[in-house]
Amino acid sequence: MTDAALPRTQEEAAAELALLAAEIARHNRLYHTDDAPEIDDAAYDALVRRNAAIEAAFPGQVRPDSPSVQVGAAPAAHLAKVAHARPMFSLDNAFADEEVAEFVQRVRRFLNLAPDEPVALTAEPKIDGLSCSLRYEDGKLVRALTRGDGTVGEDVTANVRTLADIPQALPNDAPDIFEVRGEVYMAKAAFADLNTRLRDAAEAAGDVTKARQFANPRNAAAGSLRQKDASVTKARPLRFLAHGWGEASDLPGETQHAVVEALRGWKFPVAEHFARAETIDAALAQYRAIEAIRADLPFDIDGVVYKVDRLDWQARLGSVGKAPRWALAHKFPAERAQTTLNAIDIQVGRTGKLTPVARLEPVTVGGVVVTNATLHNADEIVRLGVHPGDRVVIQRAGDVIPQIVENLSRDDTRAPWPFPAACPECGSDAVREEGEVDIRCTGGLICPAQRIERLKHFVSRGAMDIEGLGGQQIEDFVRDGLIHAPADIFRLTEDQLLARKKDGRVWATNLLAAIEAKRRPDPVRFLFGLGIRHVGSVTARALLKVFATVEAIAAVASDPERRAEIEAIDGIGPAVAQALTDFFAEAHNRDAWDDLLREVSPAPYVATSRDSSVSGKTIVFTGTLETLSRDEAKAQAEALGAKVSGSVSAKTDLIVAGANAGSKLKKAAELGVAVIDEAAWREIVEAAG
Ligand SMILES: NC(=O)c1ccc[n+]([C@@H]2O[C@H](COP(=O)([O-])OP(=O)(O)OC[C@H]3O[C@@H](n4cnc5c(N)ncnc54)[C@H](O)[C@@H]3O)[C@@H](O)[C@H]2O)c1
Ligand SMILES: [Zn+2]
Repeated sequence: MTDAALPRTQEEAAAELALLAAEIARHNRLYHTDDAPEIDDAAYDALVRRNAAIEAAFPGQVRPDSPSVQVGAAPAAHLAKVAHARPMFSLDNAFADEEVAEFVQRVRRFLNLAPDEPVALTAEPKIDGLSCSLRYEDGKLVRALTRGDGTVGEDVTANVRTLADIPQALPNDAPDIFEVRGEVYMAKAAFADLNTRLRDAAEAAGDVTKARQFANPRNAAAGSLRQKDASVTKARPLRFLAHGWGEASDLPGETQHAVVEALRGWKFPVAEHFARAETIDAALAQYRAIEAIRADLPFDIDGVVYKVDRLDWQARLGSVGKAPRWALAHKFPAERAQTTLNAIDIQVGRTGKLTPVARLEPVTVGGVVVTNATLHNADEIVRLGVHPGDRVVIQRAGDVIPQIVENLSRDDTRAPWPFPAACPECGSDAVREEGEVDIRCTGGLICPAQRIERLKHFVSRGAMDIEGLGGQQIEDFVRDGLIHAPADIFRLTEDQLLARKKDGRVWATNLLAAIEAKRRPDPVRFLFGLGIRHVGSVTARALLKVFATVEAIAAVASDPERRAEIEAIDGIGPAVAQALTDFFAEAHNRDAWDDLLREVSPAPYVATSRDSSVSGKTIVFTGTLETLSRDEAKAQAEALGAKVSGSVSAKTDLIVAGANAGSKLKKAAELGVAVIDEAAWREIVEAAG
């Protein structure tokens, strides 16, 4: 993505920078605040480099909220916010040796040093954890803060007190005020154990879907430290390594090296591979030495940090944007290896998405044996031109699922690998919707891969809302063969229930009464509960407004000739029409539907209206929305009383921009129209209830 051509005009640059700012802010929030990243670090870094490249070419377009000047993400709401006495910075990145030489050149130029004046650096591992500032006053630990957005951190004092690595007090000769800064991290082995424990606990609780596992040790450390309840932190195996300091009334040395050694003397753990390097070559040698032992280190590292050793020079160099001028993170390249692609398997997700998985001849990449790699989707298979038997290059970056980055056996005269046309779990048609990359099973209600999720959705609060019938019970009933499809819920008998629970008479009576109460369900909830793709509650309501009953909708959707009637509805387009037609075209679904309608009779639709913060406004949706179809988004807007328009004009009040929004954002910037991202839109919709 970094290699893509730069924008040609100021407008294009402004538009792309606006999108990048929104996109990077979203990933920062997911990564730093929620500890649940959606993309790997290499993909994230590519976005950041793209942003930097455009800013370098169009300096006039740098935004005040540019990702190049912002550190981390806003503090989490559940922790107290405290301003840092000295800001906590990020680090500039380098990937190539030349960039390290350029860094030293910049330092020389800035300090106006003579060409023969040596610039000594320290070099040490860049630990993949989260930075934490520990404030000692009169020798006592008084406060611990996370980095937060660099200016305001989160108060984690109570949590930090549970870490055995962190001294509660400094020696008597320590300065009155001293902030030790370093990395809270989780060792690799401890991380693996924790994830196993979390999964087991979730399974024991019957809650497989919500099993909260961490993506990597860094997220695990951040999630474990940033707990509201410090006793949770205490149970997590967190460690600490000191690598710097913040406010200090006095310093125990004149070089980086000397102060860090003093920290070691104060009983703070300091990286073992912390060394001073007099020359660039010595620094690079240290980098290679650390890279060579990377896999053997007990914790994850993603590079080496160099710092100008002399503190008087550090003070003169200061910082620019979000990073000090006197430090540099030299990142390790992603780890790669060659192997053979043995097979391509298709996994069916809980939402029916078919995901191809590459089964590999086992190979060691960066100390880890890799047997599977993700292939993402059918397009990726075509793009790589892979077939079973091919030699491929795989890459592991930032400890995420390995990917295939190159096909060494590529031969474009071969036809692409045939992606299955049917779901491997249930045999229903697998279809790809227009404009979508994913291929999905249309078996919805009957697909075993989707069954539990579908049934849980069917009984959930927003859908049929059957009191006393929760996710756990659905799982138990499905596992024990009591229910397969929604209709079975209405055929549960008292005997069946009593056989499951000792002294369960009251429970059985109540549950059966709750089920009985839903024999004439609200039609919107009923239709939404079926979990037909693109048919959320807003779309369900829009359909019912026109067709009045669910039976009428089924009749229209079952007749290809009448498809235009669905597409013609305000706020509903081809995607919804397609999804409905696909659903009813699948014989299994038809059977499940007919069966269900023998048990329940949804009421006809009665119109209601809703008010919201966007009532009466004109909204334009642009770009690719991730969680919503364009049609559903439109329907949502209309349900909230807003008008949706396809083009930006002076009458536009609000733009909701997804990825790759392009020219409309340009226009919006010219007209000064407010732009929000998809997440913000969802919040508006949710707020309106
Ligand atoms: N995957 C995602 O969605 C996503 C989103 C945001 C950020 N990220 C990743 O997070 C990183 C960016 O976050 P960042 O701003 O914290 O930058 P960074 O992690 O690259 O570098 C700055 C941090 O390094 C840490 N550090 C570790 N060892 C150190 C040492 N010896 N000396 C000094 N500092 C040391 C400090 O905590 C410092 O704040 C990138 O690796 C990026 O890929 C990923
Ligand atoms: Zn299926």
